[in-house]
Amino acid sequence: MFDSLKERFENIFANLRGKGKLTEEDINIALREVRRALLEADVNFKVVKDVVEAIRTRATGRQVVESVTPSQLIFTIVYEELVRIMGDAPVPLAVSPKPPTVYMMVGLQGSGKTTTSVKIARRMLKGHKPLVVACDLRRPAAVDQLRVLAEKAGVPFFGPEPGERDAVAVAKKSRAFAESRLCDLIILDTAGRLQLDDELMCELEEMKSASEPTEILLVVDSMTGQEAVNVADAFNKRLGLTGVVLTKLDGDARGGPALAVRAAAGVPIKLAGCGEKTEDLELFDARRMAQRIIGMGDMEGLIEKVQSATSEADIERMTQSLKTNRFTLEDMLVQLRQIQKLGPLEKVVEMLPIPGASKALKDAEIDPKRMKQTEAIILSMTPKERRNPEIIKGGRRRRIAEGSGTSVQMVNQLLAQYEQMKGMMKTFGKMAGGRGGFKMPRGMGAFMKGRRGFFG
Ligand SMILES: Nc1nc2c(ncn2[C@@H]2O[C@H](COP(=O)(O)OP(=O)(O)OP(=O)(O)O)[C@@H](O)[C@H]2O)c(=O)[nH]1
Repeated sequence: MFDSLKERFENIFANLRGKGKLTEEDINIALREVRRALLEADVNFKVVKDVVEAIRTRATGRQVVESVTPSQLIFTIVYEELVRIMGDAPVPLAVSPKPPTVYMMVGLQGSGKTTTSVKIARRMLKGHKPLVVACDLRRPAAVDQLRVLAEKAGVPFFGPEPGERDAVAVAKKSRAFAESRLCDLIILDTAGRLQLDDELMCELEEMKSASEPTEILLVVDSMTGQEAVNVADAFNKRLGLTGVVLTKLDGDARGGPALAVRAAAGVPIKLAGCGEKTEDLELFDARRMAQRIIGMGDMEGLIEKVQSATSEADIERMTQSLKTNRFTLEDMLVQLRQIQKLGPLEKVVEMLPIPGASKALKDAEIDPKRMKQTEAIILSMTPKERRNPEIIKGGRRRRIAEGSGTSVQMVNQLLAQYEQMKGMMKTFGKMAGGRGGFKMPRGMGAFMKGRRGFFG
């Protein structure tokens, strides 16, 4: 995500590095580059102008204090300005004091409304009983798509009767249905169009007055570029938006909508979609986004991700094994399962402030087949063997290979892998501070798709 923008900013700051004093000429050159980088990332030119002027005002005439280098000063100002245009603090979704809370999802066709409706419902399952409602009667498959996604996520669904053509009527009926099922949160998935369309806007206006939504959320595909600004502006004028959800931030988004949509519509970006699965939804946090854009890494994001993938029992177990300095094969299995839960390593490592990290791990993904074999091997050991791998010699290795449907060679490789993982904590520590960028930790390749490894 935002790779080219990140690279441009890295270059700008690298050029300033080493300068003892900031001249007007340095600022001009840096600002010209900032302007070019933002325009190339599809940020609306008005927004670019604003940001560049704000940076100029703040940077010019500033005494460079001894502890701050010119590059750090510009870096900080650019960061703060990016945060400012994307919105300072995260804004959570509003909940009506008088149930039901109603969220109306609007946006262009294919922006991700249906997927996001279920993502939000899933997120709100903690503390609420949500209902998703299919009000997209224009695309025949849309109702089924919502039903299937809702079923998978364990969220109640309400849709039109066969032959029903009136989306507003469906939205109205959903209220009684929600009441009968004790649902306190209704999410209306509305129809989209390829472009702005008056007929659709009229339908949405009618739905708004019939269902009195707590939030009207515009779903914007972050790959749409400049058009996102016009879309946000048009929807806001007709419907009065309360928030924006940016989707597909996991793709090759250039950053434009993230940086311009808030300024265009004047409403906060509340959520960020970062994958196709229904759990891939985050609270939008401008600080974290700005950190990613200018290549500072996203430590908070990483910590949150690790925490959500790690159960308390796992944490307790790892703490114990660290305390007693005993890393067993059981611990190794727990760790591998956690890494698998975190998703593609590229996504995880993208959040680390290590130059070249995400490139080094591009497309690296834990191979589920290899994970299964690893699990089978470890589960074919006796508890004593798992805790004392050094006792696993020839005869035991053959038995384990047979029991797990693998080969002695694979068991040997797994034990070698275990030895390497024992030293991994130390390796990770060194990686963050080391010179020459990021290298794949020794042994990790064994679990990656398409890489030569123990089971490859
Ligand atoms: N990678 C990625 N894909 C997403 C994300 N959100 C949605 N998608 C995908 O985008 C496509 C369109 O999403 P939908 O939810 O069907 O979009 P929609 O706005 O409901 O489309 P219409 O009903 O046609 O208006 C689907 O293939 C989704 O899986 C996201 O955050 N990341």
